[in-house]
Amino acid sequence: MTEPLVTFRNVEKRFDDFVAVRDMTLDIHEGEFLAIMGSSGCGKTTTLRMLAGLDTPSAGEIRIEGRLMNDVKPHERDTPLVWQSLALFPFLTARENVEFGLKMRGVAADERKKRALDWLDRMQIVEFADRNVATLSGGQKQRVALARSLVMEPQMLLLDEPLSALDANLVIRMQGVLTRLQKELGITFVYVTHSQSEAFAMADRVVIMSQGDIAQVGSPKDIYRTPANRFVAEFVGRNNIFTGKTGGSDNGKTKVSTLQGAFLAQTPDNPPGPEKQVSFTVSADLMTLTLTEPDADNKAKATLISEEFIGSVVTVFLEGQAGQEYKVQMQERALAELDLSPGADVWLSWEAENANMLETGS
Ligand SMILES: Nc1ncnc2c1ncn2[C@@H]1O[C@H](COP(=O)(O)OP(=O)(O)OP(=O)(O)O)[C@@H](O)[C@H]1O
Repeated sequence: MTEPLVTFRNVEKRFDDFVAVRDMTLDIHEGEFLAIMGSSGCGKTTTLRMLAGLDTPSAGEIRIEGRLMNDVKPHERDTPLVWQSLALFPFLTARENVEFGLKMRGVAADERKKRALDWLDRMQIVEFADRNVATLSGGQKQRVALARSLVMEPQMLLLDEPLSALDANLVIRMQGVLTRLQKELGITFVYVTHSQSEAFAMADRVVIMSQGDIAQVGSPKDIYRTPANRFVAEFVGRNNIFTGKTGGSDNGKTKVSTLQGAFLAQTPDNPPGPEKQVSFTVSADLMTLTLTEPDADNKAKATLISEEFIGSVVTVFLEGQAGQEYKVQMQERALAELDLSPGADVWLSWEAENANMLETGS
């Protein structure tokens, strides 16, 4: 593999006694769309600010193309790197804002205007080109800021919640526009968001942060299907989490005895060994709900509690015999065919291949 564009090595950021980012080691590859996701205050923006040179690491090393960047000021960096959330100039029009960086680079007026209008058009706000940005809505301003960053065609673009002020329909449209442009232009995107749907829809890899630590890095699919630890399993998606003691392992499967019964789970690369306390997850959409007892290795009886509709998909909440809550995600039409009411007794089953063991101790 080629050298990473960016390396974080054991990077820490402290504000007095408070550790905002702890022992971060991470590679970012050229042309990659990397999303950094996590709940409020977990250190996402601080990570981005250190990459931009707006904050200095308290320990560790950040390198861009091999060069140590810890103490290099933003304007002294020779790597074209654009920070999307720098404030717009309120006294200029949308077009003048987008043209600004090109003007600094000495691009001729006609060419500047053409490129600025083109980018405003791509961001679907060309009709506001001659409006003073102070008169634009939050979402329109965000798109001017994106156009102003992208017009420079930087090697790397740092984006901090760039779609947060847009309504749901526009978010989906802009996600499509941004991912297409990112791949077309080959710009490395480092994209901070607290939105799981945004990160998973757009990114090649997602970094999940928790209280200054990296909880997991992986493709959206890896993180969704095989969360590494309890934090990620609870934070991401609708997972059923089981806890119990390991028994024997056979044929890539390990027996786990839980309060709900004994089940088979996928043996992880680092097998925990027998008599160990472990947890495993099963995604809600990989659980099957039936009226009669299925012929399956992993099955449990449950009682239907409630249903939650999101479009054509429904999440069914159930209670197991040991009082545990289960979640099953299925098509609304398939559920309607079962004709269930709250209090109905049903069976749940799942494949051992879909029972993903978490890191021990998590
Ligand atoms: N300049 C600062 N001085 C003191 N504490 C700070 C400073 N900047 C950030 N912090 C603290 O560091 C932690 C991480 O902040 P950061 O802005 O990186 O979080 P975040 O994950 O981007 O959150 P959000 O999604 O709310 O923007 C927070 O607890 C924050 O209060």
